[in-house]
Amino acid sequence: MDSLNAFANTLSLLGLGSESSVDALEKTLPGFKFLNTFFRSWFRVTLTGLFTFVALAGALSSGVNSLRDGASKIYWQTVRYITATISIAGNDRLNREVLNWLGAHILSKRSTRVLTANSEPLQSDAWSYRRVNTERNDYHHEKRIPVQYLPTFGSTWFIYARRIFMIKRIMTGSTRWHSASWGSAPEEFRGAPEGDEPLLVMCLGRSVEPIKLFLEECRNFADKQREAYITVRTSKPQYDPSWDTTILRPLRSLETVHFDEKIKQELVSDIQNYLDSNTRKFYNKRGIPYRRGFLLHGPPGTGKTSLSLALAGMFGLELYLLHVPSVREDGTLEKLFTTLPRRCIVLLEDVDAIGLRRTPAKYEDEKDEDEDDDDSDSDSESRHSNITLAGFLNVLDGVASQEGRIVLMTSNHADKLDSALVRPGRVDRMVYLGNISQRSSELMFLRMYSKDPDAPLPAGMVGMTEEELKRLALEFSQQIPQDIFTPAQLQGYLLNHRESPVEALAQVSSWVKEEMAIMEAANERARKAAEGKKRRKQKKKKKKQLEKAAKDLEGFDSDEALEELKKKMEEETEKNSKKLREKREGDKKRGQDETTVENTVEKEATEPSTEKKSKDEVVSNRIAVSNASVEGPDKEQEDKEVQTGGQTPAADSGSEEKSSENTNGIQN
Ligand SMILES: Nc1ncnc2c1ncn2[C@@H]1O[C@H](COP(=O)(O)OP(=O)(O)OP(=O)(O)O)[C@@H](O)[C@H]1O
Repeated sequence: MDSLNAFANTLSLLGLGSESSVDALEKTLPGFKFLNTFFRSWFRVTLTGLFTFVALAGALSSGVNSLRDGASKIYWQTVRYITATISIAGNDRLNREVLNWLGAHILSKRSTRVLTANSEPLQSDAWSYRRVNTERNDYHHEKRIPVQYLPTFGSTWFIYARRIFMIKRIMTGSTRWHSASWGSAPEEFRGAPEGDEPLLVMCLGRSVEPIKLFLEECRNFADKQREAYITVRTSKPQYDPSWDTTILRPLRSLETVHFDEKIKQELVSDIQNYLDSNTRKFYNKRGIPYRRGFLLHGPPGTGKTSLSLALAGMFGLELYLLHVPSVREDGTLEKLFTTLPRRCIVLLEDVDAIGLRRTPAKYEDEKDEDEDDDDSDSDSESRHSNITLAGFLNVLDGVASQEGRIVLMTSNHADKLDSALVRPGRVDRMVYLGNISQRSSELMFLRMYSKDPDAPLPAGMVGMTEEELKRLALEFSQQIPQDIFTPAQLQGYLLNHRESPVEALAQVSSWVKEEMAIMEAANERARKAAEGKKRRKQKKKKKKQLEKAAKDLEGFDSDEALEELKKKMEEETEKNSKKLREKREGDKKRGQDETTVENTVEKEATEPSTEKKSKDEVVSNRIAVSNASVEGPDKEQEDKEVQTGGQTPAADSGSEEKSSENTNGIQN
């Protein structure tokens, strides 16, 4: 208070708190003099002095702020003048490459005391509200992934190519939000970077060229590191359509994938030819879209995925892997495709498993019963997939689809694929990977026991010469029946005997017998299951028709009702015929023979439209059908079949006959 008074007195001396100034203020603000006297007697401070003090303090503070702003502006102008800067977005691959370079070249050699440590990101998609790019390195087989040290927030200084560089990792978005509670602590102590923070690369000097050279060096370093790997990028499209997971897989050579050598060579030279720089020009000049598609098909475990990985490694391309049934809708697929780089391999796995529809399932009034049947063996993912054939074809070669990449599709049932999907331009070459031949068995045996300079020799191979191993391989292959086992099966057997080729040879004949017996039993089970499924399907179909007939008969008391019923039946028939025609056209294109089932269905579908029956005939047929369904002996029989899984072939055929009779009855 005293200091305030002293300050007021000083001001009085300057004339700011004098009587004359109080009088002047009283004129403009009536009552001011009274308040001034009141403050002076009670608080020993005049109002004029107080106002003047507040005004001066405000002016002083804004002066300091302006000074600080001015100094900051001068600082940044100077920085701008004497440095060159390039910024790199958080989600750019270069960002990670620069950090890796820093980690390997600067931070490992210097005693930096504030760092970020990275090992494996743990991620729970269930609660994670935002997705962070993840990387997985399959090359490290140790239990614990080595820790990688990277710069944290703030600046890192270093000298590169005789120039001073500074890299600043900037805190943004969520990290800034997370670290808000740390108040005024320096950035590097507030939290760890999550990997999506932007970088500023600055260099002392007035040209950005040194920075460009530095960035090129970072890229080269990353390429070198990746040489031993295949980079596989994947996505979890149900959460966020982006290629956010990177997996580094050890390089796999093409020799380790065994299938017909001639087909292998043709495939390799096809891709080689396609990637040649002259080929692009050739395509462009002739107005041909520069794309190439391959369908790798065959039973499970015959090497479709392995071949794709080997090709990616061989041609030094990144592999973008998408399990098609896990994609929910066309939009997601489209988003993923638009973010693909120009040169890469896209691996679309299990393209048959979703039974690509011409329209999304949710818009279909009712599902075709045949489709129903097919869907039953697909997994739960495929039931959630709603992508359409049009959407799928569009990403493959629509107007918006990018040129330059290689699309590899895999399928276990190529015969299920729509002809539009496998037409040239979308699938330019189909490669069949089948069961293992004797020659491939021999090569697989040799590969399994080839000497590894980095590992100790297995006990069962000590002293074994190359010739001896070759002889064992030949003998082994002669015991493997041609094209019966999948390569995966044989690989499994050899892995169980990886310590001793002699043992593998000694036990192979009994293994072959056992496996054949297992396979036969499995085939028998599958055959029975298929029969049971067929019967269930027929029963379901019959039940539906009966229900429909009963419903129609409910209001069947006038000529108009009869007419309406006839019209309905004709519409139904027309619908069936149309479906059938489309199916036949598709099959014809694939050069397949029509099946007997289709012929029967066609007959059923077309007959009613050609025959015009009288009212009495229709009514009597329908009543006969209703009675048969309620009282017929086959009803009981069929229920039994369903319960027992249809293991009575004699009874089966009887019931099938009856059911077809009834079906005809309805349709007539
Ligand atoms: N032709 C082959 N040559 C060498 N190894 C093979 C071959 N086929 C399969 N394998 C081995 O079998 C395993 C499964 O192979 P892969 O996943 O490539 O088969 P796939 O045909 O893609 O199977 P799916 O159709 O079930 O996806 C792998 O470990 C692979 O090494």
